[in-house]
Amino acid sequence: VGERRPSQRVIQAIDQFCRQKEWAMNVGDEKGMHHVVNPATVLELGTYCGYSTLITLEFNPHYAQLLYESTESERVHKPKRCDVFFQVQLVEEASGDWIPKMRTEFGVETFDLVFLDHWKDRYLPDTKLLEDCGLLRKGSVLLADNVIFPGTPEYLEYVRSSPQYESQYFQSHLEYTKVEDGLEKSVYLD
Ligand SMILES: O=C(NCCCOCn1ccc2cnccc21)c1cc(-c2ccc(F)cc2)cc(O)c1O
Ligand SMILES: [Mg+2]
Repeated sequence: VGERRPSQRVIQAIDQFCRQKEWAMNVGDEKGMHHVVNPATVLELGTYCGYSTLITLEFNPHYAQLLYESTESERVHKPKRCDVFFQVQLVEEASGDWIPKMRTEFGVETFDLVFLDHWKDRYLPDTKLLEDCGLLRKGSVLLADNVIFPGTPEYLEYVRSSPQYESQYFQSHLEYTKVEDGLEKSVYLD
């Protein structure tokens, strides 16, 4: 139905390669992010190859370079320690160091959506950091990959037991496999 946009064709090619040739830790074509309302300001923690990228943190320079090369947008300018594209702002730093600087460095008030897909033991401390820095508002959505495999037990316990969140699990499979995994969608109630 209709001609696929270039970015959709790239995603399709990545999925086909990862199914047929070599597995890779993209969120994948089954889990996807289609459950989430259409956000305006998005923070992604864990870029990898830029499969699901909007505004994203990646501290591995190799993966960051992959995104520079694969992003269709022109590089608008190169402020200190980050690159700004038309749609993508990429920060090559660790989440714990940069979340407290999001407001001053990017003028972000609050995030509509945070996609957590980085070190699994950073999901909880970074969520608490986002709260403490006032970067979440009533209705902000946290979407966490890999809550079953590799697993993020402390994070799951927190968002499912905290009165500050309304959480929902979307069962799926680990990308390109039959192993159970899924996305946890948690709405911040403030
Ligand atoms: O490990 C995974 N992702 C994270 C990468 C590093 O992220 C580091 N990183 C990226 C920004 C960033 C910012 N601050 C700190 C660390 C930061 C990851 C792993 C698996 C997986 C599946 C099967 C296995 F047998 C073993 C592992 C699947 C996934 O979907 C994943 O997402
Ligand atoms: Mg993942």
